[in-house]
Amino acid sequence: MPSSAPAAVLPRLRLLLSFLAPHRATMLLGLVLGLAANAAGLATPMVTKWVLDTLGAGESMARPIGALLALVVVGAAITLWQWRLLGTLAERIVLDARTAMITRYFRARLAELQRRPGGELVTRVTSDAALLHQASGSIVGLVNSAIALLGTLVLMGVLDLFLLGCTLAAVAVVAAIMGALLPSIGKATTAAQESVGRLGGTLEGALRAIRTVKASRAETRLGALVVAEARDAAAHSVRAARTAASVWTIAWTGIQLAVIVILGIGAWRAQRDLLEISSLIAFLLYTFQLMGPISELTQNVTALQAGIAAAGRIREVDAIGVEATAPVTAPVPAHRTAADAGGPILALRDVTARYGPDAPPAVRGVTLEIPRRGHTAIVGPSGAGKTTLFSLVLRFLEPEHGQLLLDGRPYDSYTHDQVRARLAYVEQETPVVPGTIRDNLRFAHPDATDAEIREVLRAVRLDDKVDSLPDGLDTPLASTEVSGGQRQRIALARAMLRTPDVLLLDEATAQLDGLTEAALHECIRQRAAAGAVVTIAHRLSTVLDADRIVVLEEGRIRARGTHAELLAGDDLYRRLVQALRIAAEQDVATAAAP
Ligand SMILES: Nc1ncnc2c1ncn2[C@@H]1O[C@H](COP(=O)(O)OP(=O)(O)OP(=O)(O)O)[C@@H](O)[C@H]1O
Repeated sequence: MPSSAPAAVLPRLRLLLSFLAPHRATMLLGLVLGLAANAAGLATPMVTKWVLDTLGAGESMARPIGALLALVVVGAAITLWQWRLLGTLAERIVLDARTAMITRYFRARLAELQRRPGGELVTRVTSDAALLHQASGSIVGLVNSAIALLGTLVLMGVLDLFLLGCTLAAVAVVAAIMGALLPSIGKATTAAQESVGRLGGTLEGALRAIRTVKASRAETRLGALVVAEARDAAAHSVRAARTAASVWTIAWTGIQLAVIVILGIGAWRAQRDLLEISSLIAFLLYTFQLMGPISELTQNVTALQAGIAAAGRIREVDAIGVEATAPVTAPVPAHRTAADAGGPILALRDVTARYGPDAPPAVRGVTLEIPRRGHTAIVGPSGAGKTTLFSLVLRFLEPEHGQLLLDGRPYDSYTHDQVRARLAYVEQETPVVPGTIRDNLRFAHPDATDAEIREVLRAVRLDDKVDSLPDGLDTPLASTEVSGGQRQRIALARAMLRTPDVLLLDEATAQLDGLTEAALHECIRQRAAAGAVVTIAHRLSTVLDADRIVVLEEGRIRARGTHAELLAGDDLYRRLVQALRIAAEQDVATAAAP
């Protein structure tokens, strides 16, 4: 937990100021308006005294009353302007922070993003950013209220120095108590925000796995875990609220006691003609007014502390590494050259990669060429490195050693975007993206026409299903409404919508319905005739379909060849095929069961 020692406050305050700096001109205007409103407020008791004095002297009260009314109107107009200005500014600051975080999340390197719980990243954008709202106004408020406090005290001094001395003593006591209590509010607020972040992380993970949670009858257990984080946040917030209540009570009571003392001393001085009654009344009005700047100071310091903690959490997002947007070496021309066209579309040269500096290599010394046409299947036991190979090709992971080449040119000479533009990827657990069926299909190619969409829907045999929906392609798609097989067919259709150079297909391990399996094979065959298809194969039919098969084991390529060659020459492959065959037979038996 960040310390709230005064030494640590300054750099963290600077962190908060970094969000406000781009808007310093607006903040300055807000400050000037606040000062003008303060001046109007400060003048009111003095004009009240003027009214009382004219009353005593038997003069007309029209001018002082007119001045009082003018002060009220001008003060109100200025305050309205300031509130609107600072309110708009606060929302802009929140929006800026949110935009920066969202942009960073989407540009982040996959591994770095996946290392953090999704829900926690979400709370930084939602609740932490919202705390900047009050904090942005609090700096202006702090300066304003400090000046109002000073101005009030100066005018009190003009009226009666002796009474001012009494007031200062009361203010000093109140300030000392507040100074002792306020840091603990900051500490509690920071801790509460951290708990809310953890709550978001756990809750998001739990909701994502809700089927397993329910099937494991773990609702109560997991619910209690999430509620524990909520309780933790509440406990810290309650501590902050209780301390704030004490601060308020002390400030209020202190001022009220001061009023009584001042009333007593003032009356005693007035009796001895040391003070005019009108001055005593004006002084008392100022004493009541003191509550305004003092409570504003308290509120602003509290908001500032919450804002400082939030700014720290938001700035942590800057530490998430992003993918490079420019090629490491000289960029390549947009279109491949004739000389490039002959070789393999993809090549891996002695590639070794790992997920962390201390993790063992997930792939080791892999050298592999993917021809421009045909189907390459990758098989291997669980944990062999098949997904890692795809991650390298998709540039989710950078090799620690070795090189990947696209069209004979190193990956380093392309941007991430250029590489991915040449690939299509169907995930194993193909997720539905937010939006309608059309949005889902056009996800990789936003400019695809309806005619193209219809064609791929027909190819994956989803055309009848979509036609039967009242809103057709415009039907919003929630992941719960489509079966696993339908989801995979939507993903296939998305991949088939345009012709990428390489289709990467991580086949579902779950049993596929006949329709999906047929669509899958048709898609692979169709694409393999025109371009390269690489599958992580989990079914026998896919392996049998492949032109060449690569056997991975413990991150290394153990064997490669055709099905017949590998059956004859590789023991692990024989065992894998045997397992797939058993799985395939089970599928048939399940399908045949009544
Ligand atoms: N994000 C990650 N962070 C750390 N280690 C990982 C990560 N992903 C995979 N690994 C490790 O890398 C190795 C290769 O994993 P990979 O997912 O590539 O295997 P796979 O062949 O696709 O397995 P499966 O068939 O079970 O999906 C494994 O030892 C795995 O534990």
